[in-house]
Amino acid sequence: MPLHEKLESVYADVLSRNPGEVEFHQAVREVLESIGPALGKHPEYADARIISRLCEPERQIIFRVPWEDDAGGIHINRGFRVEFNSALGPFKGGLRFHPSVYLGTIKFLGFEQVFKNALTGLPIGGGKGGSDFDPKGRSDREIMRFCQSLMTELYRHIGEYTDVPAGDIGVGGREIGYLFGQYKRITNRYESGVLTGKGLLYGGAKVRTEATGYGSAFFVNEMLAARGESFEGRTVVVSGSGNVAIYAIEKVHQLGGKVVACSDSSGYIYDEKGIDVELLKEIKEVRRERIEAYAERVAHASYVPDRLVWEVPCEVAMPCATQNEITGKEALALVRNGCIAVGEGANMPCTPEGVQAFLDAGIAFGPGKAANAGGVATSALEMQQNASRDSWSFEYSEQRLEQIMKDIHARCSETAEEYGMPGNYVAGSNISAYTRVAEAMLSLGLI
Ligand SMILES: NC(=O)C1=CN([C@@H]2O[C@H](COP(=O)(O)OP(=O)(O)OC[C@H]3O[C@@H](n4cnc5c(N)ncnc54)[C@H](O)[C@@H]3O)[C@@H](O)[C@H]2O)C=CC1
Ligand SMILES: O=C(O)CCC(=O)C(=O)O
Repeated sequence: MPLHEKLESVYADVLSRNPGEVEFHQAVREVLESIGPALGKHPEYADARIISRLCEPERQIIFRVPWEDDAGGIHINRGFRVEFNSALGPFKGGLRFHPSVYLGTIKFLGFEQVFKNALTGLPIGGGKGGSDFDPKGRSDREIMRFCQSLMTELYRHIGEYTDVPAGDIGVGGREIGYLFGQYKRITNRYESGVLTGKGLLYGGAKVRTEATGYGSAFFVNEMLAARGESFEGRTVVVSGSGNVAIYAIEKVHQLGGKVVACSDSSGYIYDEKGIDVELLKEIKEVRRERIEAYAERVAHASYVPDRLVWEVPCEVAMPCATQNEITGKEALALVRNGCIAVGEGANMPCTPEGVQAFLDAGIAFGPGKAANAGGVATSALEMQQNASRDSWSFEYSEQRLEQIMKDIHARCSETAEEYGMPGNYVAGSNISAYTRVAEAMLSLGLI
């Protein structure tokens, strides 16, 4: 069977085995469209049916999470952990708490995580989990009870050598603390390496909080440098105002750029003088308010409700909120407005049409698997510190992160060159990550 027919048949199989999971289909399709050249060079991968095995998670766990609200009302949510691939190391990936979460969300994220983690060069496999729980408007106590209930089932499936969750949308330091506390209580083990993103007083690593955002900015900086450009004096727009967005903004400012707009799901703020990151942290991390509060406190800033931040002209765009937030329409508007680089801080924030519009326009496009890998890479550094009962300085940890992002950039661009697609980081990241996982899977036998 010709190669393209083999890949089409893998995709048809994924569609029929995973009905209705559209985000998962989208993530698989993107990889299948990239890896043809690698399969052409390595027929042994097709013979061993590596890609078909990669599309089937090693294990999928779905469970009930009952919890009680402050008024005594009983709620039942659904918990998930999809342990996708452990050829390179223990399953590793975050937990997402958001009402839109269903199995297809977790599978798309887990699938992407396998490739992202391979790109870091560190010994971590890929997995993802979460729940359809909506943390919005819930008290601290309610969040704690929910986390405890989730861990009361999840603890059986995770461990420092098995599966190591961390945060994602709706899961930050507070939630990881409650989850770790319950794990410790149930197992009677101070197993620091079972979760990452922990607080600094109980086994957390410096720079993990900042890592995804900082890493994305470092990656974009590398893409710009490869074209003889830099952040200096550039106008930047970031979507979201959560963990990834806040620290992407902070690092872009340190690298000489100016972020003039960021958003949440209700609208965006515009500040022509550049977003005040300390104020943003206060609003989002401490008070947990809506983004609108920024414009209420800064006289020269404005709040634009119910609109997408991509209408603001910029030279660099960094989507750091959620999946499929840049469609072909937004991508074309960005290109028309003079955008020269896009770095995906979020997972799969651009639709296939969005990605194609950027590639067609010849602008630098850094896919999430590469651009946002700094978070999970720093989680792997947290695991290293936990294993050796050590704690590194902020400066050393940040240097490690920067070097890892430079190495990922080099790996993607060298692979793209090698396969005759210079500057195409989509092809470079998919082929490079796929090859690494495929080689490990071949060595481990039929698993
Ligand atoms: N936290 C981490 O270390 C990593 C996160 N990511 C990805 O980065 C993205 C953001 O995650 P976090 O910052 O951790 O989550 P978070 O919960 O801290 O922040 C999410 C932000 O996105 C905004 N948002 C959600 N839906 C939106 C929409 N429809 N329109 C506009 N804004 C929207 C929220 O208002 C919030 O500001 C996600 O795609 C996540 O998978 C990727 C790698 C690592
Ligand atoms: O740090 C981790 O293990 C997870 C990060 C994550 O969920 C991601 O890279 O999307």
